[in-house]
Amino acid sequence: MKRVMSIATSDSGAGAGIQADLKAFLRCGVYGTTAIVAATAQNTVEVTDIHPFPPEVAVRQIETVVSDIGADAVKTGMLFNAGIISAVAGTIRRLELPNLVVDPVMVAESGAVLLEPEAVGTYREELFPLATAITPNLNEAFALIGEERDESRIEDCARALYELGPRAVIITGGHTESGADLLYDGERFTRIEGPVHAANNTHGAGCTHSSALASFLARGMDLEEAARNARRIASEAVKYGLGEIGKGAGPVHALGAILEGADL
Ligand SMILES: Nc1ncnc2c1ncn2[C@@H]1O[C@H](COP(=O)(O)OP(=O)(O)OP(=O)(O)O)[C@@H](O)[C@H]1O
Ligand SMILES: Cc1ncc(CO)c(N)n1
Repeated sequence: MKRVMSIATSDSGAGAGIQADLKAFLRCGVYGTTAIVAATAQNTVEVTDIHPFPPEVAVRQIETVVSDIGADAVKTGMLFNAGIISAVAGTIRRLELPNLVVDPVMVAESGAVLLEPEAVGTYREELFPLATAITPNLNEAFALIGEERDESRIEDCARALYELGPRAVIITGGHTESGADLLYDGERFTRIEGPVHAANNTHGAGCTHSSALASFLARGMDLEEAARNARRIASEAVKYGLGEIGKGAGPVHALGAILEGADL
């Protein structure tokens, strides 16, 4: 079984973050491990607290897991501040971890700020150059290049992000008109189309997508095939989203399709 590590933050409501990543790993047939860099007090409505751990806490978890279990791919999610991003980037580089997917989480579905604004430069300078793919949503993509969101300029935005050094950019489509993800590998643009479901219960869609992408890279797919399957898994998780859980945007349900019809 392939091994995929999530370096990210706990969502106490378990719709997004580390908890969503583990569910996605299970759905994608890989063994998931975790390095928890911060804890949020969060539900489907709001984030009431964020407690970042000292950067060494992330480093020790990564080292300890990799020295025994290893990793065929890594995804990063919410890293919150410059010190954590820098320590994580240094450790990934030192341990030469393969197939890095960077999901530059900045804002929660509920509107809470999940990245200190001054940490954007650390993402751009230290983590993006190591990435096989970065997976911002449309808002994050423009924020990362310091521009106003303008969907008609999405290709220029992807090009500008590519110039920062990742091997590919995938701007996810949950907040676009078409619902398509856009993949740019430095040579061509590929629109990753698929079904668009009623968008009520999407808490954790981005986390599910980036975890699935890392899983499929670990399983040996090329980037385009992995991106197509990651969109399929995320969209399926939105389709089965759990509106009855919490009063806000319901958590996605990555295992919904395969549990349908299960007798216990
Ligand atoms: N309503 C939907 N129907 C189908 N697929 C969707 C829908 N919303 C999002 N997705 C898919 O889920 C993935 C994540 O997309 P999105 O752009 O919503 O990320 P995000 O904003 O980072 O997510 P999050 O809600 O976790 O912050 C993408 O592959 C996207 O195409
Ligand atoms: C911990 C965490 N990571 C990511 C997101 C983005 O959805 C969130 N809301 N919370």
